[in-house]
Amino acid sequence: MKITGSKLGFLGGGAMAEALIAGIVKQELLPCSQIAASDPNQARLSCLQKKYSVVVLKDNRELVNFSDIIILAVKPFVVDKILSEVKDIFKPGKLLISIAAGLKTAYLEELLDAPVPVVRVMPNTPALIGSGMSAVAAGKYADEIASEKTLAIFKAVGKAVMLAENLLDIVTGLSGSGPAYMYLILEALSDAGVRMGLPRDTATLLSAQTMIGAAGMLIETGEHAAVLKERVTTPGGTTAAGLFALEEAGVRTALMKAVEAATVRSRELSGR
Ligand SMILES: NC(=O)C1=CN([C@@H]2O[C@H](COP(=O)(O)OP(=O)(O)OC[C@H]3O[C@@H](n4cnc5c(N)ncnc54)[C@H](O)[C@@H]3O)[C@@H](O)[C@H]2O)C=CC1
Ligand SMILES: O=C(O)[C@@H]1CCC=N1
Repeated sequence: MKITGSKLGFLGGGAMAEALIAGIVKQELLPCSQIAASDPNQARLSCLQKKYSVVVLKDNRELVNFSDIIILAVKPFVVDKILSEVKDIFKPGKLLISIAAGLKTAYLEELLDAPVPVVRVMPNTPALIGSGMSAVAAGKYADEIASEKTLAIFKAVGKAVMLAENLLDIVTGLSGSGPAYMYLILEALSDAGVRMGLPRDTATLLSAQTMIGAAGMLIETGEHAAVLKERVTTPGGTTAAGLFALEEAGVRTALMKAVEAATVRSRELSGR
């Protein structure tokens, strides 16, 4: 699905909006003149204008008027206020894509006056370098074209899958929040290398490239992680010793608890 003629607007120009704008501009999905962002924070607007040459607007109503496709990229707790500000100019011809964690399409549809197509997406920040992971769920007024347009945007900045909406809180807990878990692990691995005597920059490079390589192997070979792990592990060797230390520390359980806690938090946000 091509969205070449569409104007794309971001309500909120923070971290996630910037990751998407950077990815979209880099992939040349749309020209900069067809991308806009609104934010009360002038510093954010100046930054986006300077870095990506997109249209910047102080006023959310101007943003909605400008755009055919609007990405709601503010924190969940300001969504009510913003939609009440713009709902009278939100016509069914426009498409609303929400990336707000935990907010259901039914909840957003209720906040709008008209039967506007709403699609909910959970992206993640690596969209900035074209390596994002997004899951997409359509609301009751969103037809296949709305879903296809949304997929076109998020596939331009990484991988994107359609899912049932009741799974999106789990996606939030896994891939939405996931980059932060990976950074924590990478920071710890880098510290570990330094502790053992490696220079910091070398330790960080080794850690990050190892994570990229391992993840790439998993996707490209299609093998189960356990099979790939087995190929690294020599009986009585170094890896088995390292894996034992990880198991003893409960790393598996810790990661499962992290995803569970974040999923539960996303569900709490949708219970508003
Ligand atoms: N950061 C992440 O990794 C991800 C974030 N999300 C979702 O994206 C949304 C935005 O998150 P972030 O970009 O991290 O937050 P952020 O705090 O970096 O950005 C939010 C932006 O909204 C602006 N804003 C506040 N009030 C506004 C208003 N009345 N009108 C227009 N803009 C307003 C703020 O000035 C700020 O620049 C959240 O709902 C979050 O759940 C989803 C996936 C990943
Ligand atoms: O922490 C959050 O609530 C957002 C949603 C997923 C990533 N960041």
